[in-house]
Amino acid sequence: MITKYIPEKGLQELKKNCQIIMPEKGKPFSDKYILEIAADIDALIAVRFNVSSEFINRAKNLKIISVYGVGIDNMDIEKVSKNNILVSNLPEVVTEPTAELAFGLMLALSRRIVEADYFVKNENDKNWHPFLLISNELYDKKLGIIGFGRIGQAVARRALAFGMKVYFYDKAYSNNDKFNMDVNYSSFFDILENTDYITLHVPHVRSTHHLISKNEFKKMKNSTFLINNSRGPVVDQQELINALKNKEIAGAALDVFENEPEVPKELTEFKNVVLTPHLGTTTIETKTKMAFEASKKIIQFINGKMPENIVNK
Ligand SMILES: NC(=O)C1=CN([C@@H]2O[C@H](COP(=O)(O)OP(=O)(O)OC[C@H]3O[C@@H](n4cnc5c(N)ncnc54)[C@H](O)[C@@H]3O)[C@@H](O)[C@H]2O)C=CC1
Ligand SMILES: O=C(O)C(=O)COP(=O)(O)O
Repeated sequence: MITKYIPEKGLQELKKNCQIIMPEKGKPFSDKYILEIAADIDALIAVRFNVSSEFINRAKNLKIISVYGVGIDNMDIEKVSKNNILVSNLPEVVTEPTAELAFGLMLALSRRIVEADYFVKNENDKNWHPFLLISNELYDKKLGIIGFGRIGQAVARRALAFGMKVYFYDKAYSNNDKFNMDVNYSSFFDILENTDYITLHVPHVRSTHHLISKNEFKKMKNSTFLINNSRGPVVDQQELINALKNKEIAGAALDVFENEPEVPKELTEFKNVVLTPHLGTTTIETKTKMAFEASKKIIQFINGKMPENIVNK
């Protein structure tokens, strides 16, 4: 079963190997229906799907979950593993589009592109003056990257091309680690206190839940912009709203939220906040590649091979 409609172009090989249950475009399966047929499923492509305990209890024939993305925070991996279900993800294909969107969000925020678009389309008085929609440059500014894995490093490459100074913090690295680009290892607190833009690229796990909360906002400069396209709960959303209200930071750009797809109304009312609805990988190129790659793991499994990118070997 494929829990949501994904590009069929990427499913051609899979179709030759098994019977596919996938909703039609624009007609999603209900959660109730997915639970009803759980017992009949041998393999699952989990597309933004909450793999609940109830689902796992019912899915007695399920052998592999191929996650249509890199994040595996939508399941209890221990429970899934105890049921002898393999889980694979897509670490490579999502990297560049997600970094691209993070960078786009940072640019939109700093140069006020969304406000400027609104201005041109809606304001009657379009008289220009030197301070009209005055904004901030990325050039020569300090970017702090928290989580320097695949996506964090892809953001760094873009930032260096824009003339930014890049600082990163990642619990897996120290000062001694060398990278093939001009980046500086920093402590978490140095990044909070000294950078102009902070972008988050950690997974959502216990240690990153509300990584950015009240104390962290207090440490940031009031000219700092925050970008998050990792996972919503990495930022304490209510404390972000408070920090924006108290002008403790200059603005935020978010692709992810604490209770997706819900977004608190307050967050939508700030001019210095840019919001997108979890679109990191939503390009036609990547969504098609993701369909192909997610299918590949299942085909490998059917052919008796250990699929690539298993996260619970
Ligand atoms: N908005 C979107 O559409 C998308 C969001 N994502 C999110 O981005 C996340 C990152 O993806 P990748 O870069 O591929 O993962 P990755 O595993 O390559 O990098 C994550 C890095 O975070 C570091 N890290 C983990 N816990 C930490 C902590 N407590 N403090 C500091 N560093 C910590 C790890 O050491 C690792 O280097 C995914 O887990 C997913 O949640 C991924 C793709 C699309
Ligand atoms: O790869 C991830 O973790 C993502 O968030 C992107 O996946 P999706 O947009 O849910 O298909």
